[in-house]
Amino acid sequence: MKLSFQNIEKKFSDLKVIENFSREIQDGELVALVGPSGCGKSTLLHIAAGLEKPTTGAMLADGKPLDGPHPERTLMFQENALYPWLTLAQNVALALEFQKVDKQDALKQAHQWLAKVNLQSFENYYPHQVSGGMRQRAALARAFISHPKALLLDEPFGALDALTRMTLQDALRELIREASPTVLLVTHDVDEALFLADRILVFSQRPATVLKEFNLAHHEKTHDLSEFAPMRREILGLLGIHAEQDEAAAILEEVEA
Ligand SMILES: Nc1ncnc2c1ncn2[C@@H]1O[C@H](COP(=O)(O)OP(=O)(O)OP(=O)(O)O)[C@@H](O)[C@H]1O
Repeated sequence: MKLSFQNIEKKFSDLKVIENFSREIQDGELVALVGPSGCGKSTLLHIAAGLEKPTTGAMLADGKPLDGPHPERTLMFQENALYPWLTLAQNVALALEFQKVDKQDALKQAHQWLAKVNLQSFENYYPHQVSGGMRQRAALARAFISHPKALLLDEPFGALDALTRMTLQDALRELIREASPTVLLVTHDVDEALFLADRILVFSQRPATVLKEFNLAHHEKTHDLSEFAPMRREILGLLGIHAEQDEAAAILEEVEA
């Protein structure tokens, strides 16, 4: 699905959050949005989801103006949004039941999707009985089960430790390879953006405008991102973080872990 943001401006009362944003996200492309906290990244996702309307400009999916939310554009949040009173399988199946798929059939498919994210044999566990990483795996299965044409991911792994985050990024990449949805990924983690994205848009402070765009399509990437070190440094610089500070923070994180 092609997503088109056309001259989008968004205001909440007097607060201007997005300023004249125009971009086309091509079918099957993964574009990461990074920028300072509160600049308006989530608002852009909400506009693409059809949850918010732009104040001016237009949001199109495959050339048609959006008419509210639709299951073909699925939003996934950082906080695991699983229902605590349902098992992992029931949570995943629910996405299909909302679309009127028969309950037994939905459960059968949920088991298959949980296996794809390495949660076979945890189908009947409740969310509180599994780790945060496993809950996000289940949330990924739930996001993919209805074969969305566009996935709108808002800091999906933001609450996880660095190692778990990397295994989830691998799982997400596998699912994307298989299903090829168009993906918009909001993340604070520059390495996550470098690892997953075909394109990275770096935003300014609010109102969000694009400071710079980085193209990474056609790179075969591993978690060893050393070849992207100059790009990483430039992105961090645009975000006002100097590499030395970032390294010091990483060392502190390791010491504290
Ligand atoms: N529905 C709303 N009503 C009023 N103000 C809102 C609404 N949604 C967002 N805002 C405001 O718009 C600004 C941008 O919020 P947004 O969540 O898009 O930022 P963000 O870049 O995603 O931030 P973060 O990285 O911290 O999640 C914030 O000041 C927020 O308070």
